[in-house]
Amino acid sequence: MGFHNTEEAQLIGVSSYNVSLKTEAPTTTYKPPLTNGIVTPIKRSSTSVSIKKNFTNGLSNNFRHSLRGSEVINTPPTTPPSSNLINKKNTVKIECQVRARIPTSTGEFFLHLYRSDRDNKEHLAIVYGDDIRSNSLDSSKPGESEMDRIIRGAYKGRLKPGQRSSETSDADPKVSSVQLPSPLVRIHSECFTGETIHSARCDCGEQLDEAMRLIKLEGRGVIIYLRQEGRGIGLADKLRAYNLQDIGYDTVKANHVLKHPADLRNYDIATQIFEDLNLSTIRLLTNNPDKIEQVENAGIKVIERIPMVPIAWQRSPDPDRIGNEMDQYLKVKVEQMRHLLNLPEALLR
Ligand SMILES: Nc1nc2c(ncn2[C@@H]2O[C@H](COP(=O)(O)OP(=O)(O)OP(=O)(O)O)[C@@H](O)[C@H]2O)c(=O)[nH]1
Repeated sequence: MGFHNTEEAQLIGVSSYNVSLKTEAPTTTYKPPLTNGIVTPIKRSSTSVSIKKNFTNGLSNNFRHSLRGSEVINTPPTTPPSSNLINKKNTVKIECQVRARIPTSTGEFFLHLYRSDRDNKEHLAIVYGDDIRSNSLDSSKPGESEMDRIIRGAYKGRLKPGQRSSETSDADPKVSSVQLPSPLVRIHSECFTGETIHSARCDCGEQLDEAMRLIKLEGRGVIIYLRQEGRGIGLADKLRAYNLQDIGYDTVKANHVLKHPADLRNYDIATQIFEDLNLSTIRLLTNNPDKIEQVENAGIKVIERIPMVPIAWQRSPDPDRIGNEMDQYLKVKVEQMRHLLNLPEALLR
């Protein structure tokens, strides 16, 4: 088996590492680094409002999961992205390289593929609504033909067989790249297990589907899909973490045993994509206060948080289900990662 290094191999080897199911925490001198995810420095402008003060948990309204359960954050909408809000010095550079129409069982979305100068990954924006346009995609490239623009998706409206111009006849002339109302947005991190093979260890697959459904319902919005598998630790270590979870560690401690912080993610690429899409104020579908803080620190205003309540918790939770792996995973997020969800009664016991 390919361990990253001998230290890690030793760490996982039960013989060389004091793993005991009786003790809650692993008996190790290792101290996890400060996480991006849990300790984010907060620099707030005078219009920002404290998350603690304003965010309540998502289930206060009888387990209902709808846009009505959202929390409006009292920051006035601002004008389009003001570049001076964003520290350009260390800013990751992103570019939308290609876009295409994707009909799905939920509705028709436009998938935008982004590259950054920070990694080799293909980050995505799943866009619903004609008026959300990418500046980097739409800008003309030296020497390109109309066919080049069509092939990379820099057209308006919808392509038709035989089309040769990037200005289609059904493009909405009212579409403007400025002063868009705040759209419904989700920033989602890759989860192969939850989204592709529908793992019931986490709620990731369900959240992605639900975000698409809510955005379609509203008629407009974006899901930023970041390639930060396993909260940034990658799929291999996430699978190692699952083995550790099977022998008694929770999702946070399993990361620590593998010498990772609980959450390694940051949202710089997402905030740059928002800027590229001319979105300076958003309504964010999340339970994770760290996402809100990081996005706001980058100059994007989160004017509303819409909770993502697990579907099984929207009804009165079935007591037989408690103890279920997904519920336990969510409980740890609430208790240790500040997630903004009210635990159902049965999970409090
Ligand atoms: N390390 C680790 N990562 C996990 C585990 N379960 C799920 N994940 C990853 O957690 C991430 C979930 O990300 P998001 O869907 O953005 O969710 P979130 O941070 O909980 O925030 P919201 O869903 O917005 O409230 C994905 O990258 C998953 O692959 C686990 O047990 N360990």
